[in-house]
Amino acid sequence: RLFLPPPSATVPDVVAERLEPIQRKAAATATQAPPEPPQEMLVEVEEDLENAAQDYLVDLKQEINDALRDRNETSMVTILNHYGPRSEDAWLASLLMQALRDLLPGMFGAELGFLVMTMAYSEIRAAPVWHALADAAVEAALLETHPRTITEMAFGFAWVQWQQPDLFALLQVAMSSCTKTATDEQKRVFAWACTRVGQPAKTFGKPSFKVEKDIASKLWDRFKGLPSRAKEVKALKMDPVPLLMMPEAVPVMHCDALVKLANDQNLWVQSSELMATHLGGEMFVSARNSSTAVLSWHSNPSVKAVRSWAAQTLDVPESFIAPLQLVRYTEGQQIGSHMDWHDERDAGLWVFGQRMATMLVYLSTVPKGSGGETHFGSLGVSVQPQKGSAILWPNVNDIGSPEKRTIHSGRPVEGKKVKYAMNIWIYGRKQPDDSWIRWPR
Ligand SMILES: O=C(O)CCC(=O)C(=O)O
Ligand SMILES: [Fe+2]
Repeated sequence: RLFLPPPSATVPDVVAERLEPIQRKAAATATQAPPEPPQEMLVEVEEDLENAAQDYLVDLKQEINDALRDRNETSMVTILNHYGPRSEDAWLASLLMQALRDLLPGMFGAELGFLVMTMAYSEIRAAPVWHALADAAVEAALLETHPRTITEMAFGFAWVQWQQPDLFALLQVAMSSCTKTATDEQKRVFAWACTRVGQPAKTFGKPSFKVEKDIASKLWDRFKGLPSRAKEVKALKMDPVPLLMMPEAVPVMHCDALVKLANDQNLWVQSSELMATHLGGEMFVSARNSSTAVLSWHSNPSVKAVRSWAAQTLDVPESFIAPLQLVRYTEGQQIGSHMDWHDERDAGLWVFGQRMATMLVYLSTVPKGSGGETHFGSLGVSVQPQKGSAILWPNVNDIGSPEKRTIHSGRPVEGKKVKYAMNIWIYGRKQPDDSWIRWPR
């Protein structure tokens, strides 16, 4: 025996005498079951709960129907976010599931397309919901010949990566029967969706990774002419490719406001990625370990000011400019050598086209000797980040093909400095309307 038994408790007699009736009473009540509530009362409570849930379901179905009828995206997204699988209460999600099961069989294609798209907006990724939607969509696609509906369905399923082969095969059949009435944007969105789920639509072939010749040559003329037209523009290089510099282009107030916007909205995403870019059998690989933040807030005054300045500088429509992208590098972080154009296999080419020029604005200063330079290897130019100054260059040549000579990197930042920069990407065509579809970037 390793342990000694505990000493038996000895209680003085007087205390024991007074304790005894209390202990007896306690022992008696301990074995007693709690009193049963009267049977009728329980049934009533259960019925009340069931009625409440039924009422809730009826209201929910009514709300969904109203939102579908009016194509009210805001209202639909609000409903979905409240009841969706990410909501706090699991039973709300099961209520939504029940409502959809009841409603789906009676839905027309147009309603279903809208529902699928808003589901995608709400980032609802729960498999049972998409299963039910896909089953309904397969049926609808057999009857549907409205390109917008088919496009919205394809968009929604592609957004959540729902790769059901029979679904996309059917959507493609449905689309091929109405390509004549489809708008250019609908065709592009549809082709994007099919490419994204790995089932490229044969009807549409491959997307072009070039920029239209006229647009590219006009851009090159602008680049070549800028330094003599505006004294605030310096040429760091003219031959063989223009690389321009605009010191103090963006007021410090805007630089700070943009970084603050990204901080306040928690937009920073750590990007530790290997980027591989394919072009005509060649592959370019580069690594980045910085953070990025995409600013889709077009109504923010600083965002607005910067977008309009960029469009004026390069004489392009503002609609050619992608949402601004901020980059942040802390000690040791960098981006390897790369070109800014999209890979020729990138699904995004269908909807965005190609990035034809870059304007890079520095939002903080990194002193000489602390790294962080933007380095153009084949042009032999290095630029030290100076808050508010911008550099700009084309990513395609003067006939619109991807340009390799503007290959560049962001050198590692040394010491405690933080480098902030902003990519303003100018595309060769109008960007899709954000009010219809929020695009992943
Ligand atoms: O940070 C830099 O200096 C370059 C950034 C860049 O090239 C990019 O984000 O594509
Ligand atoms: Fe770049």
